[in-house]
Amino acid sequence: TLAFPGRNTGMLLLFSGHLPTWLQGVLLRNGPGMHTIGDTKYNHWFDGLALLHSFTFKNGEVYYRSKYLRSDTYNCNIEANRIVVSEFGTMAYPDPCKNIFAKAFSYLSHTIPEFTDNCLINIMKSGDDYYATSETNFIRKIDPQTLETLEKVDYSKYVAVNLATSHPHYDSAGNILNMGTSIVDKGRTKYLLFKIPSSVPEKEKKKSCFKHMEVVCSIPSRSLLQPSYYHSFGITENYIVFIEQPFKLDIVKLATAYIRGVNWASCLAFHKEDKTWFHFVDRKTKKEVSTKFYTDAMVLYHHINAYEEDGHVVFDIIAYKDNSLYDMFYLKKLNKDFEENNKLTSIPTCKRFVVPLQYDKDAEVGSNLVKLPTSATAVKEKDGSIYCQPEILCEGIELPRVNYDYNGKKYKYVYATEVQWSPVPTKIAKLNVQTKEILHWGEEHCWPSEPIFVPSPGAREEDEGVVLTCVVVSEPNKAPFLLILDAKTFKELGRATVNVEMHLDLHGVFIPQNDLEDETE
Ligand SMILES: CC1=C(/C=C/C(C)=C/C=C/C(C)=C/C=C/C=C(C)/C=C/C=C(C)/C=C/C=C(\C)C=O)C(C)(C)CCC1
Ligand SMILES: [Fe+2]
Repeated sequence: TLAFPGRNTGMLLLFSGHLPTWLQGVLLRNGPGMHTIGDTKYNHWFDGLALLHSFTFKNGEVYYRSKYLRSDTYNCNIEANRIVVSEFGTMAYPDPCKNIFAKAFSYLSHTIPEFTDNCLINIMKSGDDYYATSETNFIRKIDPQTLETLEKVDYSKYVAVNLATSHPHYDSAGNILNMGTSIVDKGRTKYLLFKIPSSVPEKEKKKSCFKHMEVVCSIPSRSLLQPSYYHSFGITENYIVFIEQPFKLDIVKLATAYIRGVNWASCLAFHKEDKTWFHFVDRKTKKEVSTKFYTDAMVLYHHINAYEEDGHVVFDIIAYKDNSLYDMFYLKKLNKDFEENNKLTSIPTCKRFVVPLQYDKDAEVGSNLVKLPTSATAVKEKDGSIYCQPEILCEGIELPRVNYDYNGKKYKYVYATEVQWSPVPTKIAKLNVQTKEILHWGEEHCWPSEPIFVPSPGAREEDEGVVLTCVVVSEPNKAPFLLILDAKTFKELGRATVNVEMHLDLHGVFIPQNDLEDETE
């Protein structure tokens, strides 16, 4: 853990190149950092204890800091000097930290298990506050400047979710829209869309935004005992886009995992013979569109963006033909020869679906209802359902980001990491989804993280700004760095060298200086 008592900024970095003067604020990122505790080791990379790190841009200088999230899980594990709290890919026995993790791990006894608060995936903004997030019902407030861990929030106290995504959306007023799954209400397994307001009414100022959380809409799971797993969802001006994929959690298996001595990940299976269902919720009426839209079986984690055009909903995602991505990150497979021996059997593919929500109800069975210039199709079937096939935009990109001012709107650019068949990010890319042109940045032995776009003040064009990526260097004795690219040309503006070890992370946010509370040094 890197922290510098007395200084609120962190470690000053050596910068080479040109640092735009307007770039002021904090790049805050999250990811798994610690995988061994005492003599015990997690099974999976996504299980590791959350490690936050940040780059602070201030008055022409760049500072770095990193700190483990002091979750209850972290504290219990460190106190016991071994893994005592279960994660998705690692079941822990027994659980002696009775004060916090005391409940029985059994759904059959109708007990809601107390999940981990090891929030290692992403960062969420709620009003003026920031939270580390994962996929359980817990999120952890953090101080974005000192990286200190603050309160724990339990979503399930306010809405009936046991799992929630770590990729919420924000509306134009800054309210959070997120989705979660309710799996313990027997016979009523459902997906909930919920809203967290960005502020509370003046007379209730002492209450938190979470007390004002509300369920916007619920979508019943097609299978009561096998809800789909999902990692993100899409949003347009008028609709929520939710994909019910045949990558499903088996509730009976989950309920017995603890006594069977297996991890929760083994209760997740890809059903390649099933369909993938698309759901659209009207944000105004809060009702689901009744037409059944589907495509072939697939696995996806990341939605890129979605928008409406001439009565269609267009949405872009990164999809796989199977679930080999999760398996690839088991630590026993990430050994020294992993680049050669640990291969994906399906490459991440950027797909565009074009779904006609307003279509001619008298159209003939077998006709393609898509009226936009695209190779994506939506064919009417005898029973009234509509079978959709995508247009392929490109292959080999993951961890996609867009200029969030264009989220839900017709857009041009995706920034993402490039991967081939192994879990190594070799480059970052800027894809023009309208022309399919791609710009790349890459250097030998460099593993760049999810690229984040930061608009320049008063930007008029979608790609006016910079792209930030943290680069881990695989060659010994070479330092990692933060890279700043000009978003338009994808050419390097400069880099800040980090003379300490830096971890490969998952997701993050850029917080402009104006959104940060004044620092007291
Ligand atoms: C990172 C790199 C890459 C790409 C990475 C990708 C696509 C990462 C996707 C990450 C995901 C989907 C993470 C999900 C984590 C889920 C967690 C931690 C869930 C926890 C749930 C718990 C503990 C509870 C469960 C309880 C249940 C289910 C009981 O009912 C590449 C491939 C681009 C390049 C290398 C770097
Ligand atoms: Fe993600």
